[in-house]
Amino acid sequence: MSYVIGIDLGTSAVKALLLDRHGKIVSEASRSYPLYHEHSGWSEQRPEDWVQGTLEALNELTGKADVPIHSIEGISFSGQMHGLVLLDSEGNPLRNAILWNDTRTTEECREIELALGDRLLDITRNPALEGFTLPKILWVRKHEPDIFAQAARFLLPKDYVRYRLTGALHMDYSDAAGTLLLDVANQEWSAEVLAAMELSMSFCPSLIESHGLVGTLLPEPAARAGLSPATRVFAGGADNACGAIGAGILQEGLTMCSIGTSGVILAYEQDSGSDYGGRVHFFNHGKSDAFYAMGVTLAAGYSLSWFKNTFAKQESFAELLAGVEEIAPGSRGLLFTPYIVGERTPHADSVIRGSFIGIDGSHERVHFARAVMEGITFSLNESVDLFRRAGKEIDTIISIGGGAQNPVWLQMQADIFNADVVALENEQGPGLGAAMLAAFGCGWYASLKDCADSFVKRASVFKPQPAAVGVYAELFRTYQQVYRQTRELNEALQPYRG
Ligand SMILES: Nc1ncnc2c1ncn2[C@@H]1O[C@H](COP(=O)(O)OP(=O)(O)O)[C@@H](O)[C@H]1O
Ligand SMILES: O=C(CO)[C@@H](O)[C@H](O)COP(=O)(O)O
Repeated sequence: MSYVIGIDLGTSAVKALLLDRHGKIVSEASRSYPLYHEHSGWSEQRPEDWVQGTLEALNELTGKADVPIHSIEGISFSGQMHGLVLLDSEGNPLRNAILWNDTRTTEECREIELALGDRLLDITRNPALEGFTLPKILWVRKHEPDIFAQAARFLLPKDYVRYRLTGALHMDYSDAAGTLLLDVANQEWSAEVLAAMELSMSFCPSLIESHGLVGTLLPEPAARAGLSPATRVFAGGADNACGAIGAGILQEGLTMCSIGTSGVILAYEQDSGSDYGGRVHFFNHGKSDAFYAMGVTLAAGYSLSWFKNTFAKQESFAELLAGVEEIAPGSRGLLFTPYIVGERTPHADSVIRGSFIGIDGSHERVHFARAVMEGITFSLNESVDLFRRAGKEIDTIISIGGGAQNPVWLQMQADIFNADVVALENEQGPGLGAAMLAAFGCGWYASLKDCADSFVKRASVFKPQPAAVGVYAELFRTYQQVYRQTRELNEALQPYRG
């Protein structure tokens, strides 16, 4: 039997999956790492933590699996998007990585808009948002000129890990699309955007397809990972592109919901023709010559993790959420908005913060826990609503990510989205998608679609329950008012955030 490995470099942890030729998961391992929030709105990680975490997870994975190392033919990556890793001319990181959920760059976004006007959306298909990579590059240039003077090239998180494992510098189209430097339709670095921002082409790594071969493993990381140095390494993709591959979102009409640290509603696009006017992100898929549109909730799983870490640190998610299924939809009048690090879709806003509205003396912790789950799902429903208003038919949604581990949340998604929600046998869509890119790259299948037919395994379907759908449809309208009604209050509170 032969095997492939998919590595998902998430925000909370790196997760590694070993799959056999039939798409059966043989072994899993993960390592978590910290997030650093030095100031309100800042979010950083240490690139070295990713590398060490990946090597440790791989070592555990291969140790547990007990398969001949030469039978592991390929490895590929899925990675948290947009994070800036700045390298010096020797390939060493110059500072911590600035992550996708860091919102310090509002001023730089305005500068980009001023310099490029409508051309930005024409070329990159996306507006200037704090989370994207280009504003982070401009922030370092302005605020840390000594560091920027040493910067020879930039990478995204999984590209850095892959570089350390192989010595080869690359970026795939699906992740490059999230930098705001790519001409998305033509799949090339935009000379026009680079010139307007006074950045040189040599600052950007060479581009490659997600299933493209970048090389083999260097001897030292191979030994530490328990792998053969002959293992072939394929580029991989942005976590949402890989999540889409791992959920089988490979043709028009299919939609995905992912609740990881962020939350995402993603719809497949066969060509670059759709025009959402920048209201949702529009990126290259990990499948060649295909695209996807998506809305993003900045703090989806992160809101639940924040709630757990703040009020029930010692408990597991299962303990924290015990009993939520007994609480009726609406959490007895308690409403949560998950804007705890700002928001992206539909309100691109780094100032807004979260709220609990309607706290009553009868509320217990379990009502708060359910309200957090509902608020996150309402936020994702704003993206579902946006797609429906743009004419997309959404009747079935494949659900992945850590949040998909909880059946009550899956039923809640079906009731709030008013769509069938499909759970997969394993919720780790991005890792599975990365493994599929390796399987396709190794030539096991003629197409990613063929690979999906044997790797993507549906487990159960959650149908919308009419009574709950009705309650949630009413509550959703109230939820939508909270943003407008708390915007000004949050502006007044901003100076006290530190
Ligand atoms: N048992 C569970 N029930 C509900 N949600 C969970 C559970 N386990 C994890 N989560 C949620 O999943 C999130 C992590 O999802 P994951 O897909 O691993 O994220 P990432 O890829 O960003 O590291 C956590 O922040 C948490 O909110
Ligand atoms: O910023 C985005 C997408 O634009 C996020 O979706 C990141 O890609 C992080 O993903 P997770 O760690 O939540 O999977």
